[in-house]
Formats: sequence, C-alpha cells, structure tokens
Amino acid sequence: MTLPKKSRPQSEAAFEKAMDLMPGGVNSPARAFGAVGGTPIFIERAEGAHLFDVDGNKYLDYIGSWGPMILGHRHPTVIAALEEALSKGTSYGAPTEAESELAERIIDAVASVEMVRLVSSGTEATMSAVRLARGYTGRDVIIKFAGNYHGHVDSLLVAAGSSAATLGTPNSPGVTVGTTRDTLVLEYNDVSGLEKAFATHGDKIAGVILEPVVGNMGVVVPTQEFVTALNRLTKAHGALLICDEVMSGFRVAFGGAQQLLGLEPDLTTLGKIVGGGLPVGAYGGREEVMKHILPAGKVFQAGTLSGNPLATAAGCATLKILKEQPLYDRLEQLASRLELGLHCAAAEANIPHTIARVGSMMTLFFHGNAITSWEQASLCDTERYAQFFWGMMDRGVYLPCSQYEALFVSSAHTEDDIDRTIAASEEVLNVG
Ligand SMILES: NCC(=O)CCC(=O)O
Repeated sequence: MTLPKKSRPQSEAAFEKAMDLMPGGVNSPARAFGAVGGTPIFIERAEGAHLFDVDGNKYLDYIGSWGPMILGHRHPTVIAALEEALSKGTSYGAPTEAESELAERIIDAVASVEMVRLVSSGTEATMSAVRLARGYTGRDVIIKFAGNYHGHVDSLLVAAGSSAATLGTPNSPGVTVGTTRDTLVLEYNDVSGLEKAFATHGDKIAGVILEPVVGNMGVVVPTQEFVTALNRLTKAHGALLICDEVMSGFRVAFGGAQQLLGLEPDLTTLGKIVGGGLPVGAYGGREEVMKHILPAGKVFQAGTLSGNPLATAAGCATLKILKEQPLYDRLEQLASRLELGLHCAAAEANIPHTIARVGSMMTLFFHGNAITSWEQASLCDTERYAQFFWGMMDRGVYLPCSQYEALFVSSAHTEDDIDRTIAASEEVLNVG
C-alpha cells in the first residue's frame, strides 16, 4: 500500500481523536480513505475550488462534497441567500413559499417531473420513490443494477456501489434476506438480462431504479440500446422507471442525465446540487403517480426537516444560477481539457487506462478497456489508483479516495487549475 510522502500531523491527531468517538473516525465511510490507506485530511475551510486542511495545506478540490458544490465553495450568491434565510429562522416544520420556489425550479428543469416532494437526503429520496412505486403499482419487485448506489436504503443495499463496494460490503450485514427478497439485481447495460427479467417476472415488477449516468462505480455510461430497452420494457409491463439522479441531476445537464440520454422516467430522485451544499433530497414525477403520496394519497412519507428553510434557500440560489448562467458549456470545456490531459499523461507513461466522462463528472480507470458494468469495473488496478491518489494529494490535488467514485469539476475551477492538475498527474504517473 502506497502512503503519502508528506506528513499531516494535525489531521493525524484529529483522526486519532475521532476514531475514539465515531466508528472509523468518520460519519460516512466514503471519507475514511479506507481503500487508499493513510489518514483522511481534516478540513478547516473551503473557498471556491479549494479546500484547506487543519495543517494549513491547500488543495484543488475535485470532490466538491461528493457532488453538490457545482458552483464551488462559498459562492457569494448562495452565501447571501443563506444569510438572509438565517436572519428569519432555521426551521419551522410548517410550509414556506420557498419550498414552492424550489419545487417550481425542479419542475421547470426536469422534463419528466410534474410534482415533487422535498426530503433531506438522497437516501430518503430513493427510499421514498421505491415505496411510492410499490404503492402505486401494487407490486413488490424492484430491479436494480450491480454497482449502482442508491444511498443506504435497506432494500437497495444489495450489490451496491460507492463506499459499500470500495470497502467490500456490497451486501451489508444487518440487511435481512426478507428485506431484499423483492430486489432483483442485474448487470448494468445488460439488455438481454433485463428482457429475461421482464419475461419471467413482468407482472410483479413495480419499478426499475438506476443511475442514468453511474457515478458510484466510477463513471459508467449506459448504451443507447440499454436506454431504449429501459423505456420500452417498463412501459410495456406497467412498471415505473426510476432515474436516480441524486448525482447526475443538474450536474451533467440542467435537465439531468434523462435529458441527455432520452430516458423517460416515471419518477426521478434528486439530492446533492438541489441543496446547494445543504442537506436536501427530492423525488418527483408524473402528477398522477405523485398524488398517491400522503396526504394527497395513501403512501406514507414524512420528515421534520423536509423543506428546511436554510436548505431550501441554498438550493433555490444554486438552481437560479444554473438556469441563468451558461455554466454547462464552461464545465464541459474545463472537464474535457482535464480528460485530455489525464489521458495524455497516462498514455505517455504507458499505463493501461480508460477515462469515462459525462460533462463535469469523470473517472480515470486504471484498466485498458471501456467500463460498462460492475463486472468490468471490479477488474481495475486499485493499487495503482491508490498510488495515483497519494501522489496527487502530495501535490495539492484532492481526488476521490476510491477508484469507484466520480471526480467533479466545478465552475470555480479555472483553466490554470486544470493545467496544474494535469502537470501533477504527469509527474505522478511517470514516477509510478
Ligand atoms: N458516492 C459517494 C456519495 O455519493 C456520497 C458520499 C458518501 O457516501 O459519504
């Protein structure tokens, strides 16, 4: 296992203390650097495209809080909206007009969403969407795909991606066989597997949930045949298509991955960017389906902090900027520059690799072939990734601490930042 050359004594001390207080020293396993070894850096503050750790080191941040910070950290408009909301109160547990504004902004952007419910995390959004799909159809079975991650919902924590895959727990202890009896796991991009599942269980399938651009086994893109089959088979069998756009929503396009790919979901789950850096999730879809949620209908779902005024303010400010400013072209330019630079660096060093990218989310896989499923993703050279990760960290570039997580470019990155990142990668990949 490669470890960093640089020591970070304050982070090491903070981690040692945290390990006594919280399991593994963290509040979410993705943060623990488990797959790359060593000590996670403890963050002191962030600004624009940069993170600053407690040892006083500055890093170019390509995680962006695992996706939400598409505008970079402390965007002045988002901070101003938060300050204004804060001056009025922090939680009411009663309706506000700002909730309608955020709902309206989501409905305006995502073509398939006619009505939306706000929650507090992506996990809550997917959990609720699955319940609604079952409640609406009166059926039990949910199809999910290996390596896709839908938060830590029990019934979906099977062959899960993200830190569950990275840390070797794709099927978590504590998730009962009974809970997952109605979860059918297929390989991503496997059209014939999907056809067979519908041929065998068609009248029992409540829905199919997927990441339309996967970010949780590294970036994996669906084939056009897979997209067409998902649209066709769900419609033909009366099952709901659920696009989990917690990561890809407002990230790969203003209308999400569904807009880019031509997916026609009945339900969409959102999180991350819609909260502008505060805890928000959302699920939405056709009005006729959404009206089955209590109190309009009978499917139960609730939340004390749902539509929280601070989170709603940050979300509205972020979505307003994304609507009014042509940031997606800029993100595309920056990210394609990074893709090309990383590709050239790895090619020059003769390192087998493939890069998957959609807009500003991307993965440099240490494997020579294109990655289209978890079966293939699992063959990557994760030891090489760990070396790459620490080499980049020591040069002030903060990348995901796992081969199986996407990196994100934000609109706060500059061409110069990208070029510095490429120069660092050239050094790291050539040193080996
Ligand atoms: N792929 C990682 C995430 O999406 C969330 C971060 C976390 O699990 O802490």
